[in-house]
Amino acid sequence: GALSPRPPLLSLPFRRGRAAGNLLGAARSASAAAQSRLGGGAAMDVRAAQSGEIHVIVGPMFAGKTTALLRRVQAEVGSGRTVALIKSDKDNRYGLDSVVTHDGTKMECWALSELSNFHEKLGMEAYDKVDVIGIDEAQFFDDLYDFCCKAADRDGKIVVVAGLDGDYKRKKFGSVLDIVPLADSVTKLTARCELCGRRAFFTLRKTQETKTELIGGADVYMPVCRQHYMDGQVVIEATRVVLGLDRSTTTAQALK
Ligand SMILES: Nc1ncnc2c1ncn2[C@@H]1O[C@H](COP(=O)(O)OP(=O)(O)O)[C@@H](O)[C@H]1O
Ligand SMILES: Cc1cn([C@H]2C[C@H](O)[C@@H](COP(=O)(O)O)O2)c(=O)[nH]c1=O
Ligand SMILES: [Zn+2]
Repeated sequence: GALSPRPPLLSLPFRRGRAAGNLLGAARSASAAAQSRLGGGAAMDVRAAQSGEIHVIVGPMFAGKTTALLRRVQAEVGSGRTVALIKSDKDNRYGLDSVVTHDGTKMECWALSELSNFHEKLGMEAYDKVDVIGIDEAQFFDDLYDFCCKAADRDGKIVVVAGLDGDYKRKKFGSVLDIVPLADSVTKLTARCELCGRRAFFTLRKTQETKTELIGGADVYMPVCRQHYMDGQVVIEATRVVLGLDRSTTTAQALK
């Protein structure tokens, strides 16, 4: 969206006890001093040192994480804010220049191997103008924690992060859970269990591969409830032991 000048630093909304009052008073005079150094007119152009925000959206595959991310980012554009969308360049399922939901909704993005490349790719002048940063497939970014800290704490950005909380073994995936202590909000979405239609909290891998990172969609993964996650593990293990299949055979193929 168009670059919108940030509103001037608002007066602090309330005073709490005497000690807090002194703190708030000190903050106000420091801010006034900073603005006065810039001169009257220019002071209105000072980008308010507003604190940023971090919002985290997690859940299994097909839970609607990317859908929720795109909705939030589009809403920010509608409010006149400037947004930038980033995804991992590891996810090449639907091409590298867009974030795409499982329903086919898409939005242009930057595909990066690391988040730290973003400033360089975008250029510092353009980065300064960005108000909102959306990150999809966050489980693939090893530098997620440091990037979110800097973007929200120091640069005042609103950062919206979508990613898997758990991998196919239900272990924490990448650094997604590490940013929970940094977050203003954390939302766990659910999908529908492919086997019974109940709420799905987990992602079952249908194939025998055991590496954590394996790009794929409904061909490799399905969202399941707790009962069918457990049942699925039994079937996959039995398949592996009884038929001694190699890692790429799907359970379905084995059961033919
Ligand atoms: N078993 C399922 N449960 C829920 N949604 C599903 C399922 N299978 C396919 N979908 C579709 O996937 C969409 C969510 O896609 P997306 O937002 O990309 O999810 P995520 O980013 O969490 O993987 C849903 O709106 C729905 O149309
Ligand atoms: C469970 C699990 C998933 N992945 C991969 C598979 C997909 O490419 C993405 C997740 O996509 P979505 O937007 O959440 O649908 O991650 C993986 O590499 N390892 C896993 O254990
Ligand atoms: Zn189920």
